[in-house]
Amino acid sequence: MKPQIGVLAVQGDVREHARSLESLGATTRLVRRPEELEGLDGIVLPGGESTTMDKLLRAFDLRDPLRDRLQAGLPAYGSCAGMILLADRVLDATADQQTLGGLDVTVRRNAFGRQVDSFEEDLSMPEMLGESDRPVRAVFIRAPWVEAVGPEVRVLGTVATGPAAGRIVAVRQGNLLATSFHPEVTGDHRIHEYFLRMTRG
Ligand SMILES: NC(=O)CC[C@H](N)C(=O)O
Repeated sequence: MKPQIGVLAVQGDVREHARSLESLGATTRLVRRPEELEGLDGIVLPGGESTTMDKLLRAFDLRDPLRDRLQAGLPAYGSCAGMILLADRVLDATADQQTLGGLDVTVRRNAFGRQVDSFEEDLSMPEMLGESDRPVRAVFIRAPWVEAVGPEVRVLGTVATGPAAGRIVAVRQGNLLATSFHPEVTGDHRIHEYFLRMTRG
């Protein structure tokens, strides 16, 4: 059976994720209401603006049901703002900003600084993609990085060069996967493919 994957659709680059998942054979459902969480095999939390997404999650009464599903083990992949939503701790958050949590990491919002609002870099991610695979072209757009990880978190990607060298930009803990970057904009579906494998257990 085709996996049924939700894409949180309150704000952000929803369509690109849905397209990527569908190109890999998944069925997608845009999620705006609590009922739409029923029967999903996994959910993608897209990039966008984490403060806005947090407000809308609460306004749509979706925050608590989604958090409950994540705690019950629903596999989730958060990209950029989605990574922030999954993080237990956020630096440079707005005063009333909340997250769904579950991922035992501290992320810093807009971490790469104003001069480099957006940039791209090749990341090799051997643990995720295999030793011999070509690197992932990672697109960062006002991206967070992961500043600290708990003992259960596996680091899957770090920046290789430049002032941010060594910064953590991809992590996994159990059923939760998060990247600082946006694989949905490059036409490279390997991160989504990895997530679909996670949803199959
Ligand atoms: N591309 C993105 O998702 C940017 C994230 C945004 N800077 C935030 O804090 O939510």
